[in-house]
Amino acid sequence: MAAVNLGSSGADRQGADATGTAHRGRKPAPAASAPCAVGAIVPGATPAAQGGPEHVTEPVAYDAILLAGFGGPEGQDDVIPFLRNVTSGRGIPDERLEEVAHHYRHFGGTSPINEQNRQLKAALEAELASRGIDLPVLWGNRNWDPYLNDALAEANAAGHTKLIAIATSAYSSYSSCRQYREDFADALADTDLGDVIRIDKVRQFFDHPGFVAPFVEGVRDGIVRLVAADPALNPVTDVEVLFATHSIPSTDAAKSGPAERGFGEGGAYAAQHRAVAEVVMREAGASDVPWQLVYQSRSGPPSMPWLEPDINDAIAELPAAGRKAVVIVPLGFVSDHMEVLWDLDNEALETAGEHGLAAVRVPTPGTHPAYVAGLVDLVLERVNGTPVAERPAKTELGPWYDVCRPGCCENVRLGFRPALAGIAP
Ligand SMILES: CC1=C(CCC(=O)O)c2cc3nc(cc4[nH]c(cc5[nH]c(cc1n2)c(C)c5CCC(=O)O)c(CCC(=O)O)c4C)C(CCC(=O)O)=C3C
Ligand SMILES: [Fe+2]
Repeated sequence: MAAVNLGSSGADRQGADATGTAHRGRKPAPAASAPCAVGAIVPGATPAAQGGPEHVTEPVAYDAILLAGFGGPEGQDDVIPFLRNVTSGRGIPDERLEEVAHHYRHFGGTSPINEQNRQLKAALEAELASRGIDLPVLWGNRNWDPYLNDALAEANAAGHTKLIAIATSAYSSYSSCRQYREDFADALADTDLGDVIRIDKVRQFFDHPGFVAPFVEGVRDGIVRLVAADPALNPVTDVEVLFATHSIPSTDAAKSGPAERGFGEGGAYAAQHRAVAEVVMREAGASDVPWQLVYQSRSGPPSMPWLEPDINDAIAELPAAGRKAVVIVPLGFVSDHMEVLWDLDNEALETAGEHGLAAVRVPTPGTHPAYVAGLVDLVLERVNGTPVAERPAKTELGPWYDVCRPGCCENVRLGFRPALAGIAP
């Protein structure tokens, strides 16, 4: 998280897992020099993925939804083992992990993220039931209990063989897309279910109306709240909307979408955020209010370029531009988890105060009814094989791919791991 340098040297990465962690559900990444299985058939992948359509428009009789979360600790004793899982393969010593642990320790060692996913699971189940759709929701995390392995064991015990995954992550990048797909492949290998269970994944949903709607409400409401508190504020000259997302290494950003589409600075990752932010401002009736895309939660060595500007630096510059108030929009996040609570509600709001700015933080989608309904719609478009032209997308960039493109969201730092729901490799 913010300002914590967790970078490891290349030498660290060559060894498997220097922390010696006995983690479940994940395997250390192989060294970057591992042979790349170009064109290989990946067990458990959609048969169609091997040939390569961008969208799957044949109906598929999925028998369960796999809700794939990040996972988080739920007590002080979980914190370091959780952080070892997250940083597995990067050889980071426990003393350095303790720096990040500080954020979790502050909240009693518990991240709210698991409870938020329990609530999302319940909300999805209620939405499915209200539409008469008989699809169980299995929940598994990448980094904490219940792990993806547990969810697959549960699927197998119930006789489910065709899973459609929803990852709790809306945009394209290694951390928000491919890492989930690699962990699906790992979990099938770990559980020996690669020949039995197939896992497909819904498209990245950054521009799906269900994901966008809560932010539109939030921005509209945020400006109203600021003006209510200070009626002299003129939103067009005095307020700035900061759309905040997770910073990622610039090398990851450059690889976040198909290279041939030329997304410009920050790759598909930044382009998706910029496009959604524009839609949000327009739909909130705030197109004439100034806004910018900013980044948070950077880690890694200072020598490694990550996407900028940092939200705190951006806030510090606002008074000189004549701004008196700021609306902070966690556009890159689906729930109010630790990165939102600590890096925005704790740090960014404090920075705003230090610079004499009034500030509000907009909610994340969480279990907003539009978001929950949107996720069910994303599953149904795969169940029904909905034609691409009928799939909702609020930006020109989407509807994003059902089947990730070759090399999409590749990680050039941590080495190759096989991934599902994409064209190999
Ligand atoms: C793009 C992105 C998302 C959004 C998409 C998505 O939601 O998936 C996200 C979400 C999250 N990240 C989270 C936590 C952490 N992320 C870390 C590290 C990193 N994240 C990265 C990127 C992202 N992360 C990157 C590039 C790294 C460096 C590692 C590397 O080099 O690849 C570390 C290690 C310490 C550190 O490095 O700061 C922790 C503890 C939590 C859980 C919060 C909770 O517990 O409530 C959540 C939801
Ligand atoms: Fe992260």
